[in-house]
Amino acid sequence: MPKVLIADSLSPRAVDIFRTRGIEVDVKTGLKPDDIKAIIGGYDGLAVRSATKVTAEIIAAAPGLKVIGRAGIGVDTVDVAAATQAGIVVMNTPFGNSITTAEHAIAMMFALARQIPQADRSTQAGKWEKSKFMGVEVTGKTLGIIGCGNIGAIVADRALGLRMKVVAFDPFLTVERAKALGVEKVELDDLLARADFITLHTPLTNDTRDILNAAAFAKMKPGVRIINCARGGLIVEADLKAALEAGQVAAAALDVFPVEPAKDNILFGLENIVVTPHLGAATTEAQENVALQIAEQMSDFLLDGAVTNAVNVPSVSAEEAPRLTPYIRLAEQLGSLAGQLLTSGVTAVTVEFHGEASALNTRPITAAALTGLLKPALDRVNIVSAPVVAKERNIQIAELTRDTASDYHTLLSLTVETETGPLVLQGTLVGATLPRIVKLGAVPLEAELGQHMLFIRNRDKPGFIGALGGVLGDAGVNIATFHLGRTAPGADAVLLTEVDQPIPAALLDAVRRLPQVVEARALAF
Ligand SMILES: NC(=O)c1ccc[n+]([C@@H]2O[C@H](COP(=O)([O-])OP(=O)(O)OC[C@H]3O[C@@H](n4cnc5c(N)ncnc54)[C@H](O)[C@@H]3O)[C@@H](O)[C@H]2O)c1
Ligand SMILES: O=C(O)[C@H](O)COP(=O)(O)O
Repeated sequence: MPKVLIADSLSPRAVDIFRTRGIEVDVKTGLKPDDIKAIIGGYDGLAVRSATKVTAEIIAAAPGLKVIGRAGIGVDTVDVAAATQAGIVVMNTPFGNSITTAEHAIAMMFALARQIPQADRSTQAGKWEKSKFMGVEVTGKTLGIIGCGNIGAIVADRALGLRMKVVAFDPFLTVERAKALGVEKVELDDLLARADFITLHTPLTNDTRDILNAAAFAKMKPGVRIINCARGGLIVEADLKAALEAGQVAAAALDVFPVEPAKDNILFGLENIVVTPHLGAATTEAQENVALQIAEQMSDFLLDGAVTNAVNVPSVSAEEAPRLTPYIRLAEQLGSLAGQLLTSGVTAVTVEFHGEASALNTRPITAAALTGLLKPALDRVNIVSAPVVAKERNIQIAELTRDTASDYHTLLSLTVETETGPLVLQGTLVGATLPRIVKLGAVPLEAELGQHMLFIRNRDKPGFIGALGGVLGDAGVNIATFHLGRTAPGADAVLLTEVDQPIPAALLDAVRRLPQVVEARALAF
C-alpha cells in the first residue's frame, strides 16, 4: 500500500480521499527540515503547501519518493530540478485557488483605496479621524496587471465589473486573448506610466525577479498604489520603501515577501502599507479545492500511473494510462536491449510510432525507451528523469509517427545513433499487451524477453544449436525460450534465449569459444 506524508496544513478532505483510495497517510505539520529528512525515506508521496521547502537534501533522503504534490500553484518552494533528476513527479493544482487569490488582490486594492486597515486601527483606538482617511474611488481608474494568466485574468474580470480600465503586460498574452478578456495589452513601461493601481500576478522567474525596482517606480504615475499577491521577490523592498517614503507610491498592499514567514521586514511600520501573511489562497473553498485535487491526483498517480498537472513530466490521463502501460514496457525493453548491446557513446535516439502506436501519447513512451537505454549505465533513472539526463548528455531525441501500415498492426522502432554507427530495434505487442522484439539490426525475429537472456550473433551454420544446447546443458543451465532469426540462409544470424538463471562469466566464455559464435552477451531485464 503506498504511503503519503502530508507535511503542511491541508483540509482534512485530503486525508479522507487518500484513505478512501487505499493509501496510507500521515499528517505531520510544522516539521523542521531535519525532521522531514529523517522520516521521508518511508514515503511514496509528499503533499505540501508553501510552508515546507522541499529541498535537494530532502529529496536525496527520499529514495522511495515517487510524487511531490503541491496543494496550490507555486512550485518555487520545491526543488523541481532535483526532483526530476531523482525521477520524482512534481504536480500542483493550477486552478484550485485562483478565484480566491484574485479576490484577495481586489480586497487589497480596496484596502488601499479606502485605507480600511488604518481606519480600523484608528477607530478602535478611540480616535474618530474622519478627515484623515480620505480615500479614492476605483471607478474609472486604470488598473495595470503584470502577468495576465489564470489569476490576472480573473482580477481583470472583477476590475472591469468595477468599471475600471484594465491594461495588462504579459509577453505571453495574445492580442486575441486580451480582446476576449476586455483588457488592453501594453508594454511594461506604458503600464507603469498609465496605471493608478498596479497588481502583480506572474510567477517568480529570472525575468520577473525585481520587476518593480527603483527604475520602475520612477516611471510610475505619482500616487500609484501597488498590490502584490504573487511572489515576494517581484518587488525590491528597499526601493518600494524609498518610493513610499517619497510619496511616489501612495500605498502598497503585500501578501507575499522574499523571506517568509515575514516577521521582521523593512516595510513593517510604514503608515501606507497593508500586509497579510500569505493569505492569498486562504479561503475554505480554495483549501477544499486544492486538498481534494492534490489528493486525487497523487492517488491516481500512485495507484494507476495517471499524471495530471505535473510540472516536470507530460500528462497521462487515467483512461490512457492502462493503454500506455504495455507500450511503456515494450519501449523500456527496446531501450534496455539497445543499452546492453551498445559498444560506444550514444549521440541520438529516434523513436518511431507505426500503426496503432502512432495515435498514442508518445512522450511517456519515448521517455520509457530512454529509461531502458540509460539504465544499464545509470542507477536511478526513470521516465521522469530520463529525458533530462539524456539532454544533459547531449543525446538528441526525436519522435516520428507514421500511421501507414506495416507488417504489424502496431510497431515501435528505436534507432540509437552511436559514435560507431546506428543500432535499430523494433518491437510490437502480441494480444495487445505482450511485448515482442521483431527486428534486431537487419535481422527479423520474434523474441520475448525474460529476466536472464543470452544474446548471440552467429554464422548460420549446421550444428550450432546442438553445440550451444550442449554447453548450456553441461553447465546445468536450463533454456526457457529460444528465438532465432537470420537475414538469409547461411548468413548472419541472431539468437535470443531466456535461461532460468544468470549466466556465469566462465560459461559465457565457453559459449564464445563455439566456432560459429561471432558475439555473445548475457543480458538482464
Ligand atoms: N498569494 C497567494 O497565496 C497566491 C495564491 C495563488 C497563486 N499565487 C501566485 O500567483 C502567481 C500567478 O499565478 P497564476 O495561477 O495566475 O499563474 P499563471 O501561470 O496562470 O499566470 C502567470 C502569468 O504570468 C505571465 N508571465 C510570465 N513571465 C512574465 C513576465 N516576465 N512578465 C509579465 N508576465 C509574465 C505568464 O505569461 C502568465 O500568463 C504565481 O506566482 C503564484 O505562485 C499566489
Ligand atoms: O502558490 C500558491 O498556491 C499560493 O502561494 C498559496 O500558497 P499556500 O497554499 O501555501 O497558502
